[in-house]
Order: sequence, then structure tokens, then C-alpha cells
Amino acid sequence: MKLAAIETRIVEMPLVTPFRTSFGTETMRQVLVVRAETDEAEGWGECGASEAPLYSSEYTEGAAAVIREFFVPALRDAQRDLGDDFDAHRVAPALAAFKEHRLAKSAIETAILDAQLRAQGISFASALGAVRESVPCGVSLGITDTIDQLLDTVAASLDAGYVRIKLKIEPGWDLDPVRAVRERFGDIDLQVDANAAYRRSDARLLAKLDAFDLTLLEQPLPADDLLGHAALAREITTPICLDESITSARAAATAIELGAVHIVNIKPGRVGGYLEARRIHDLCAAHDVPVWCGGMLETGIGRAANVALAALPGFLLPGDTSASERYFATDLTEPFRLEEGRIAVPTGPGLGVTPIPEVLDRFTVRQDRLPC
Ligand SMILES: CC(=O)N[C@@H](Cc1ccc2ccccc2c1)C(=O)O
Ligand SMILES: [Mg+2]
Repeated sequence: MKLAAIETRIVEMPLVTPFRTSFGTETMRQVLVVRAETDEAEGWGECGASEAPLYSSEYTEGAAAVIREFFVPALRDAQRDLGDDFDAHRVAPALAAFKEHRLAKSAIETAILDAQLRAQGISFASALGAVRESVPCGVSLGITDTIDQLLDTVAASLDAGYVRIKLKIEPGWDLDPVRAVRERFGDIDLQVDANAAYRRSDARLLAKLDAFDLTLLEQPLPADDLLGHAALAREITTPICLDESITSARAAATAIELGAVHIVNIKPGRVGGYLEARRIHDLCAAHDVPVWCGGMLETGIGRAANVALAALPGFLLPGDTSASERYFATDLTEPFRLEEGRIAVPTGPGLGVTPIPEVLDRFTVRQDRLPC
């Protein structure tokens, strides 16, 4: 393939409701959208970073800068050296010298992979090894001002058909909301996500969650505290799921070997792309570790790729691949809809969806075209 240019757009889309987690509240999603222009097709990718480096160290403007200053020149060099052999599988090696910036790397790799697959007429799902035509969907519910507000959002989510409820928790908002949801809704599939808000000294408090028979407790401790998660796993019965800690297949292998994780939340952006996400899926399957597909409040671009990934064999638990309307009144692509608790896997070439030009233009606040 011949990569002619990478175009980056900073897009700002209002969220239908504020999304509050232990690390902050989002009311607008600022997303970096990447378009890869090749001689045969164009491809799309999305960077999961947000305006501020609160989930991880990456943030939207920083991702745009690292792509402009370092990644595009490196892709130019890779094309020069590889000629026609350049393709999406050469992107990660071409960018490997640059440390971290995985969300930005993922957006570039996805856009180039999408262009390649569209040119070949192959869907993302078949390229990744999907085995299902639709995937069961869970929903992630933010921290609310009152328990009653939370119970209303849980009721609305169950009415909408979501098959699993995930509650954000933080110190001071944990046992009470979980108990209230259990008392009101019985034995629904329920899990919690702390986004690293607790410490090892909170083990006795976290052990009290065992009474509520949760499917999992996601990332209770800091991303780099694998030994803490391993110790916690010996003190509580709720299965430990890791998100922020799992930055690569090697990190997943380490966490599994240390006994720090029972279930893995796979987020392609967090691990540098869909190809590494597939490797983590394969590694976890070899260790009988269930995985599910996490979410970063993606637009339809990232959502399409995530739904395809979630259709792989080892994705045994419902993910955070919620419908577009969970986050956006108007999505960049045709909206993803929940049907009987499931979302259909796109079947068209590449991602199978494309941004709607006038919507993309309406939400674009900045655009750069970087020749390769
Ligand atoms: C659906 C869900 O809970 N996602 C993340 C947290 C999260 C929440 C909000 C975000 C806003 C902008 C960018 C990334 C974000 C990630 C998680 O599983 O931990
Ligand atoms: Mg999480």
C-alpha cells in the first residue's frame, strides 16, 4: 500500500449526560480522529485520550502533537525503506522506538489497518477472527449525586436491554450504591470499576463488597500496583479485573503469573492497537482468563472496531460496548443501536462504518493534513 497522508481532526462532541468517575467528570468528549489516505482507500481511527490526562498520561492535544512531530515522519521513513511491503502490520514496529503514547499509536494503526482492509474488501471482524455476528452489551454508569438518581439510571439501562451493569465507585461511594442496586434489582449481572481509587490499606473495606456477589471488581488499586492486586486477590472473593494495569500482552502475562488478575478488560487503545489486543486475547485464552471489551466513550469509529473485537471467542463477558445514544445525541457515524441487549457486528469492508461528513465537519474544531 502507498500511504499518501495522515489527517488528524480534533472533534468535540457533547455527552448526553455528565460522566463522573473517580478521576473526574466529563461533559464533552474531545476526540482525536485520524484518517489515513492511501492509494487504494481511506481508513479511520480514533484516539481514546480525552482533553486532560486523567485516565492515562495521554491527552488529545498531546496525541495530535506526537503524531505530527514523530509518528508521521517515522511512517514516511518506514514507507521509504519498505516500499510496497509497508502495511498495517509494519506500523507498530515503525513506531516502537517512541515510548508509550499507546492511545495515539492505536489510532494510527487502526486507520491504516482500516484502509488496507477496505481496499481488500475484508471486514475488521473477519480480519481479527470474530466468531459471532452480534455481541451482548453492558453499560458503565457514572457516580451520581444521590442513590435515587443511580437507581433511576440502572432501571433505565435494564429497560434499554443492557445485560450487565457496571457502577463506577470511589471511597465514599461504594458499599451503599452497590447495596441499594442489589436490594432494588436482585441478582442482575453487576460489577464495579474503581479506576485505581483505592489503596492496599482499603482491603478490609473492599472485602465487604464480597457480600454482593459481584461479577468482578475492576482496577481497585493503582495501575502499577500488581503486587497489591495479588495480595488483595488473596483477601477478597470478588474476582479482580484489571484495566489501566494491562498496557500490553507482556503486562497481562505478568499480572496473570503474579495472581493479580482473574479477568481482563481489553481496550485496544490502551494497549497500542487491535493487533496487540488480539495477542492479549490469545494469551488470556491460553491461561483460561476471561476477557471483555472495555470502552473509552468512543464515537462510532472506535465503537465499530470494538464491537468487532468483542466478537472474538475469548470475549466471554459483556463489555462496555454500549449503544451510541448512551453517550451522544448525534454520533459521527450511523448510530450503533442495542437490539435485545446486543449490538450487531459490522460486516462491511474495514470498520464497516464511515463518519458522516457534515457531522464530522460540524464537530471538528481543528484539522491537520500531514503528507507521508
Ligand atoms: C466506559 C468506561 O467506564 N470507561 C473507562 C473509564 C473512562 C471514563 C471516561 C472517559 C472519558 C474520556 C476518555 C476515556 C474515559 C475512560 C473505564 O472502563 O475505566
Ligand atoms: Mg475501567
